[in-house]
Amino acid sequence: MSGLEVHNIGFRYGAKVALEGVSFAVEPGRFCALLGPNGAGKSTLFALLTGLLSAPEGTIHVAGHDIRREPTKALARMGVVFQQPTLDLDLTVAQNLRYFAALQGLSGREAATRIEGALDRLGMAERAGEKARALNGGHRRRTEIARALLHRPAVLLLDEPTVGLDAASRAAITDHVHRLAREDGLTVLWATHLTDEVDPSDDLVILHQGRVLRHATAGALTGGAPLTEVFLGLTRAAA
Ligand SMILES: Nc1ncnc2c1ncn2[C@@H]1O[C@H](COP(=O)(O)OP(=O)(O)OP(=O)(O)O)[C@@H](O)[C@H]1O
Repeated sequence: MSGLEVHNIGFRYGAKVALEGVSFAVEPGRFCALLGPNGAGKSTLFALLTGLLSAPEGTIHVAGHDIRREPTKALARMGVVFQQPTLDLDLTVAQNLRYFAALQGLSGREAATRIEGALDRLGMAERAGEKARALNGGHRRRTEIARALLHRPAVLLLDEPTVGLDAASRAAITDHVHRLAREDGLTVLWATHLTDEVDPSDDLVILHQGRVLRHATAGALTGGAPLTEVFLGLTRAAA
């Protein structure tokens, strides 16, 4: 499959089981919310998906590439937005992207075209010349998402990308990323503990105490009930 496939992943920190038998897949063009309370194992799963940790059990495929057997190919098809901001605040938006493009071996006209395209996609084209320091938190995050798209990944991973943002910025960013999945065919995995970031048509993986508690489209799981209530009910029942 050309999206993201996680099969039977397990991970322990010493005796502490962080993930056990975790399996799910996200198809191209789908937005999948990875929802879990603190300690559920989201950060550990992200570390495994991005190759920061290696799983002793199970397999991960990114755009058809096994992350253990073909790490370079797998990571080349992946864009990542980490929880902690990583922009150089003294550079402009465009300079931050140009630097990243150069790291990917892109320069000149090709880099400029991709930077323009990515900023445009995130509604940031008009801010290309502004220093990152002058941007609000939401626009900084959008810049990071644009940067993560420069090498044209098939799979985009975002680890709680809206932490610390106000409601309007959160809504704008979730909208933009939903559109990237829908219109550009990107495979999106969006880790969060905020249920209002999930649309009924999204795929939803609920992670709890290192296990997948539910995997379905959000609307099918809730049957129209508020997701917050369903989520709290499920995680309490399994506690
Ligand atoms: N270095 C470590 N050593 C021991 N246990 C750890 C370590 N890192 C995480 N854990 C434990 O593994 C489990 C999963 O942690 P993880 O950080 O992946 O969860 P999370 O869902 O990302 O939580 P949060 O949202 O708080 O980051 C938790 O019980 C946590 O206490």
